[in-house]
Amino acid sequence: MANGLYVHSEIGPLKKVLLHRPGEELLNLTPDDLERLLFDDIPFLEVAQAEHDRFAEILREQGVEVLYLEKLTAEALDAVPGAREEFTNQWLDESGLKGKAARAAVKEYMDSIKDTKTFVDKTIAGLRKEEIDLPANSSSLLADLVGSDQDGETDLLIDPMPNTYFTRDPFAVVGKGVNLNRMFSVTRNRETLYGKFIFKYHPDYKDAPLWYRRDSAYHTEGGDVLNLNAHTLAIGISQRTQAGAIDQLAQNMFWEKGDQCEIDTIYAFNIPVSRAFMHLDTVFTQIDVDKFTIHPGIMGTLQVFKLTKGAQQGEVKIEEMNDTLEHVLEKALGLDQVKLIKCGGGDPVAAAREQWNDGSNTLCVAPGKICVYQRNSVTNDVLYKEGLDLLVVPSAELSRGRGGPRCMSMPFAREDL
Ligand SMILES: NC(=[NH2+])NCCC[C@H](N)C(=O)O
Repeated sequence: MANGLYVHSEIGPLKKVLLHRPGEELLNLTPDDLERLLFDDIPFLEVAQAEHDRFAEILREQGVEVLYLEKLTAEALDAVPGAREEFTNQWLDESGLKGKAARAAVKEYMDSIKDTKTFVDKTIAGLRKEEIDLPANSSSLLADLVGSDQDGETDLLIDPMPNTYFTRDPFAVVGKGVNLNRMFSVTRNRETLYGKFIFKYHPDYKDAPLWYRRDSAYHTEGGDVLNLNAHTLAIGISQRTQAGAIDQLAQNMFWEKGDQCEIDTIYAFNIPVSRAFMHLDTVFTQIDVDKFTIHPGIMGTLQVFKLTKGAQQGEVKIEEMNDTLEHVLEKALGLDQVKLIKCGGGDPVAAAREQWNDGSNTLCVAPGKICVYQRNSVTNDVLYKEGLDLLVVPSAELSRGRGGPRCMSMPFAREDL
């Protein structure tokens, strides 16, 4: 575990996990910006933080070491001279700020924050116009004179990153390396900067090989990546992950970085493009050696492609295997039978309601032991009767961002099974 990363499954006993405690970014969310920022409602921050603290505490009670994205980023930026300056410049490049004068004023403001963790929190929180003394109209640039109001009236100079507590998506640990993603939306793509700097400069993680890079041509997100075993991945072709990203990933994993990467087989699941199905992990998650929770909408024949390493240098073999989810998972895991447990039991109304609040998005801390959202009582009852050990996370406010316990966590280390 040279670089501290080690993930070969979805269910091996969880040892180390990365979270982000929701912060002031949620106080910069306004109704007008919700859709653009991929959020569905305005959470009550204090309660969201209390729920999140309970989530972290539940994990610690299970012996899991809890890491925080904001803390690791601050440590990475403090570890190497010039790293914070490099980060600030790139954050400004990607901030959507218009005009040189505004950029200089924001840079000065950000540089004046002494404590690096406070600085990192601020980069996530976003910036209101009232916080910065913008120079009076002395500039000779039209962009400075018009500012960002050309995109419509807004009180924000720089958007917040409200989805940062979904640490699952900007990057994904696979084996001993990382897919550093290029994300689907401009707004969330800014979240991948934190991973970039952690895996470049953090003393414990800087040697991690990257299986994917944030400057790649296609977008992909961690919610679409499931580690089935040490050499097999499942990836969704979804709203968030393009087929081209999976081609690129296969090239990198099988060939470019083949000497470091253990993955030799990728199953690509083509799932419908919709918000309820946004990532593969909103459709199914593994909860035990042979059990998965699923969205009932995914039953029936699915289009699935199996990618394996070919014989010639650079060759990737692709086999189309249209079959049911059950059969594909049995083949991929080498099991006679897997059990799919439907969100909402057999009740279509409960299924739709609880799926919306991530009823099939669970975080497995050991085989058969899973974190679930408290509010999904119908699904939780079914899981309980199936013999699962449930760790129940309060979820009135956290669920408003459309992500569950799996979305809110990025495992850094799991024990082998
Ligand atoms: N892995 C996941 N399912 N993540 C859910 C992310 C939700 C977030 N609001 C988004 O739209 O991006």
